[in-house]
Amino acid sequence: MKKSIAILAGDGIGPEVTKQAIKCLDAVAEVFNHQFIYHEALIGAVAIDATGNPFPEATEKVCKTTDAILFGAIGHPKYDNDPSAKVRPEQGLLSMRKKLGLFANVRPVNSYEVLLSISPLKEEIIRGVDFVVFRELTGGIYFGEPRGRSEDGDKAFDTCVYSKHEIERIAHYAFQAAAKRRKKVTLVDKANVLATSRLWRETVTKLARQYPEIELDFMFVDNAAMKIIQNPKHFDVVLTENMFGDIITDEASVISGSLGMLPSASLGTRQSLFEPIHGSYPEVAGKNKANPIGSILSAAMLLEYAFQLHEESNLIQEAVEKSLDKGFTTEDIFKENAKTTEEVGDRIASFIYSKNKALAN
Ligand SMILES: NC(=O)C1=CN([C@@H]2O[C@H](COP(=O)(O)OP(=O)(O)OC[C@H]3O[C@@H](n4cnc5c(N)ncnc54)[C@H](O)[C@@H]3O)[C@@H](O)[C@H]2O)C=CC1
Ligand SMILES: CC(C)CC(=O)C(=O)O
Ligand SMILES: [Mg+2]
Repeated sequence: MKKSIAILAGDGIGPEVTKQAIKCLDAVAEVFNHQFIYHEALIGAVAIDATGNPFPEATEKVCKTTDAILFGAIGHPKYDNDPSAKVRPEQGLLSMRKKLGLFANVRPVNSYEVLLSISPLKEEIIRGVDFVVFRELTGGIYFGEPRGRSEDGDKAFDTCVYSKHEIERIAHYAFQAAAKRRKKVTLVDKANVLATSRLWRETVTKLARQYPEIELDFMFVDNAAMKIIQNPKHFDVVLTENMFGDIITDEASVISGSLGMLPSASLGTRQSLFEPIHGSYPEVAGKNKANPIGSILSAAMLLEYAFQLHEESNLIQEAVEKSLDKGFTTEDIFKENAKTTEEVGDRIASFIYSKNKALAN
């Protein structure tokens, strides 16, 4: 199979972790005789430096003319520490999601037997956790208008807006995913306070009639934030709006062992993009210390969702597990004898290549 992949490495640790994901894609290409052609493009702070625009037109074009997009991370302290900055790296990410119509962000959460002991949560609580969050990605308070400051600067405002259409299209994805899993959807909202959440409940309740085999339950987001820690096995498919999904998935990464572990797929009607859920983690940028597994597993999701290459995707996941089993991890997982970002990427890629040897024998 010959496919083109846009590489938007971005800022901070983005380039380091993305490089490891590409190593794994190259290994898959060799083992299965595929051809992946990479097209690099700028986004975030590096794009502002080069062009003044965090999501330049040239990058948009690359995204629209390739078969899938692999994204690293954006964000830089010089913007985080300057609230007055008018152009910000995060605008590049939001603008890309909106312009490419990437409305469904799929974030799987699971625990790894070998990592149970490093979680601050009790082993019996997290053993066997396996749920997936469907986070709406192009609506809600990150996009609503009006937003800004009053003229005297004393007030600031953001607006949360959702339409039935925006809710329905991601809800269908969530119910379809549940049908292939344990057949349960939990809608996480704040319907006791927010009008948008009440629209979510009403719309999802109606839509659920099309999926009679799926159990639907509702949970307020504050309760959900607690239950994810207290009883994560309650969840199968979580359906939620943009900001709630952003927050509860960073929280849920504690179940897997590190924020550096979680991948995601952002799906739309035409393009699809794959990215670790973490940010640019500037504290370790360029230090070869970041965990590349979230990015590597995002490459696995790319193969699965964008190219329907199931065996190839499974091989990456198996290679990640082998590496974890051997204790071959960055410092966020096992501090003692920690490996570098490059070493972990190399080891996972070598497990993928070893499939070739197994086939030859
Ligand atoms: N999708 C994106 O590109 C995102 C970008 N950001 C941006 O990233 C910058 C930093 O934001 P933070 O809130 O510090 O979030 P962050 O996700 O970059 O880091 C938060 C913490 O998570 C851990 N962590 C994250 N990635 C890791 C990795 N690969 N390996 C090991 N540990 C990891 C570290 O303990 C780190 O201090 C900001 O400019 C923010 O706007 C934040 C979230 C998402
Ligand atoms: C940086 C934000 C715009 C997004 C974010 O935190 C995320 O998508 O996980
Ligand atoms: Mg986030």
